[in-house]
Amino acid sequence: MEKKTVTFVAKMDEFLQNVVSQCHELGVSEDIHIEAIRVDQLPLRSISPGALVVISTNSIMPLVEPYVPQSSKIIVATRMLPYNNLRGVLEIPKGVKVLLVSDTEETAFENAELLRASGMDFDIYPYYPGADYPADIEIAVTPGEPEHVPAHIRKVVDIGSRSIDLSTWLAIYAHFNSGNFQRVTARAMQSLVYITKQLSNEIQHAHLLGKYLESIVNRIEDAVIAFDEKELIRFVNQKAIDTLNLVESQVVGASAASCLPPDFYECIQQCEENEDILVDWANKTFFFRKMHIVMEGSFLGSLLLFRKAAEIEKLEHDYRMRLYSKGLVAKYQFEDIYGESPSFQKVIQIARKIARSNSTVLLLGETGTGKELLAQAIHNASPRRREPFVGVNFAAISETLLESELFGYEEGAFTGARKGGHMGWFELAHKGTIFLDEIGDASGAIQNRLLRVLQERQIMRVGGNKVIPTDIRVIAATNQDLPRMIREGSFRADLYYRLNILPIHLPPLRSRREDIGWLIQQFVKKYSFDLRRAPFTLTSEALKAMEQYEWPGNIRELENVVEYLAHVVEEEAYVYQLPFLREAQDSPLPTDGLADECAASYSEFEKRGFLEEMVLILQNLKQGASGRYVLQEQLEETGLAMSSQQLRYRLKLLQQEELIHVGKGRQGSQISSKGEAFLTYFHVKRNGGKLT
Ligand SMILES: Nc1ncnc2c1ncn2[C@@H]1O[C@H](COP(=O)(O)OP(=O)(O)OP(=O)(O)O)[C@@H](O)[C@H]1O
Repeated sequence: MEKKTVTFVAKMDEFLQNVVSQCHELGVSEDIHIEAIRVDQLPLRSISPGALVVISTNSIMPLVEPYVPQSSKIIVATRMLPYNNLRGVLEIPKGVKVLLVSDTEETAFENAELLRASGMDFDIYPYYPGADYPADIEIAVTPGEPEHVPAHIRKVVDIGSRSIDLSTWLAIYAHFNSGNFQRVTARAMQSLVYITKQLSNEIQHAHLLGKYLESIVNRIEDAVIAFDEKELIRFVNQKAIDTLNLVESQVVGASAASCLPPDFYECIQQCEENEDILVDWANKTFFFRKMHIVMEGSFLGSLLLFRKAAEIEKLEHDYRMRLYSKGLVAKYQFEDIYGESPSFQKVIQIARKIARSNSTVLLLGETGTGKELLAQAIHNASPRRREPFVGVNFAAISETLLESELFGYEEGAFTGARKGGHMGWFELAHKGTIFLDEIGDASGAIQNRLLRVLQERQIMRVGGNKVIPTDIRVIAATNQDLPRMIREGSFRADLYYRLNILPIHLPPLRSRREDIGWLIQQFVKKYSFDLRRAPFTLTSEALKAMEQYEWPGNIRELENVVEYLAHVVEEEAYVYQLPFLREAQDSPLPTDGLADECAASYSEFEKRGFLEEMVLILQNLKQGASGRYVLQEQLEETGLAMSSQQLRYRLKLLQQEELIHVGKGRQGSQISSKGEAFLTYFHVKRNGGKLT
C-alpha cells in the first residue's frame, strides 16, 4: 500500500523545524510519513507522488504549485499562537498596552488578531520592523521573534514560534481517511492540561501563602487595615477588628468611607503618608502610621497601622524598667537641680540648650557642685532620653579592671574572662549617653583608647579583632585643671580638645552664697519628708555660719549637713550642732556580726578590684600615717601610686565601711577598731583560715 505522506513547504527553516517537532509531539509521525522542504529547495528535491502538500501561507502558492505532482493535493496551514509561555502572558496586567511583534505586517496583524481572539484583556498593537507604535508602550509579546522588539521596551514575553492548529491536523487526517485523530487531539490537550495543573498548583501555593501572611499579620501587635487604590478595604487583621468592633465579612471588599466609624475614617484622611501621628479617637489616643503600597511604579493602595498609645507607653515603661534593673538610667531632671542665683541659672540655661545637641559636653567644677546631676539632666532632656545612661567613674575603679569594663572583652581574652565574653560600658551605652566622670584620673593607656573611640566612634573589645560601631553621646566631667595637666604631660591635649567641645563651668557654692539659704530650705523639705518629721528651721547664727562656711564639698556637703541636722535637731538647729564646726567624734563599736561585716567589705573591695590597695592603705594608717599627702607618699614608696583624687575616693569608701575615722581639716585619718578587725580578717582569709 502506498505510504501516506505529508510534505510541508515553507520559506523559513524555523517553520519547518517547528512543524516537524509538533508532528512528533502529537504522534502524527506514527501514522503519516513527514517531509519538510524549503521553497528554494523545490527545484532540487522532488515532492513524493501522492503526498499531501501543506504550505505555510497562501502567499507562496505560486512558488510551490509548479513542483507539485499531478497526484497531489495542496492545502494551506492555519496557524495558532503556541502559548509555551502562557504564564508570561497571563501575568500582564489587565488594560495595559502591549506591542505584538512579528517579522512582517501580515503576520503581525494575524497574530494580533489571534491574541485578541484568545480572550486576552490587554490593548494589542501589531508591530513589524519599520511600523509606528504608541510611545508609552512598555511590554511586548512576540511569537519567537524577540530580535524585532524595539530596543527601549523593557519587558518582553516570548510565547514561542507559531504552530499549526488543530483544524489543519484534522484536514490532514481527513484527507488520508485516517482514524487516529482522537489521539492527536488528546495529545494537543496534554499541554493545556499541563499548564492548567501548573496554574492550579500555583493557585494553591498562593492560597497557602495568603493564609500564612494572614496569620503573621494577625499575630502582630499593631492593628492593620489595607485599602486598595479605590479605598476599598482589602484586609483587616484581628487587632483592627477588635479595636474598631468590626465584622470582617462586612468590611472586606467594602469602601472604607462606608464601613469604618466616620470619625475614625476622618482621622485616616488626616494622616499623611509615612508620618507617625497621635490621634484621639473614642476617648483614647492612638498612634497612626499610613503607608502607600507601590508595586512596579503603580499605586496599589495604602496600609494603615495603628495602636493605642497606652500600649506603646507600656512597652516603653517595660524597656525603662529593664534599663533600671541594670542601673542604666539617669534619674535626675533639670527640675531636680536647685539654684536660684543668676550665675547658676545661666549655667542651667546653657545646659538646657546643649541638651538638644548631640555634641560632647565637658562639665568642669569642684567636687559636689552637681556635675553628675547635670549630666543626667542633660541626658534626660536630650533626644536620647529613652536610651541608656551609663556612668563611669575613673577614680572609682582600678586600672586593671577599667579597660575591660569600658570596652568589654572577648571570651578567652585573659584568665578568668567570662564565657561568651562581656559587653563593655561603651557597648551598653549604644544609642544613649556615656558619662565619663573624673576623666582627669584616666591613665595614659586609657586616654589613648578613649581618644580612638571618640575619633572613630567605634570600639574593639579587649582580645577581639572586630570593630563595633557605636552611636554614643559623651559627657565628661572633672574637678581637675586639665590645661595644667596637659602642660605637665599627664593629660593628652588632643583628647582634651575632643572633650572640650561644649564646656560648662559649675560654680562652687562659696561663689554663690545667695543660694545657700534657699538650698537649705529645699534640703530641709526633702529630708523632713523622707524622715517623716516636721520641717525645722535654723537659728540666725546657724544660718549665718552656714552662709560663711567655705563648703569645700559644695552642695554635696551642704546636703549632708542638712541630712545630719534632720536626724538630730528638734525644731531649730543651733550653731553648736553644725557638724563642720564640731570635732569628729565617731568611733563605731565592734558588733556581734563583725566578721560578717568584714566579709561584706572584703567582697565589695574585691568586686571593685582594689582589695589589695585598701589593705595597703589600712596598713599604712595602722603604722601611723594620717594626713593624705604623707599617706600618698608612703603608698608610692610601697609601689602603689595613685592620684590624690583616687586616694580621696578610697578613703571615702573606707570611711563608709567604718574601717577608718576621717578627722576634719588637717587631722587626717585613723584606722578604726573595725579596720583593725578587717586587716585580721584579710590575713586569716588569705592564709586559708589560719591566723599568722
Ligand atoms: N544644684 C543642685 N541641686 C540639688 N542637689 C544638688 C545640686 N548639686 C549637687 N547636688 C547634690 O549633691 C550631690 C553631689 O552631686 P554630684 O555627684 O552631681 O556632684 P559632682 O560634681 O559630680 O561631684 P564629684 O566631682 O565629687 O563626683 C548630688 O547627689 C546631689 O544630691
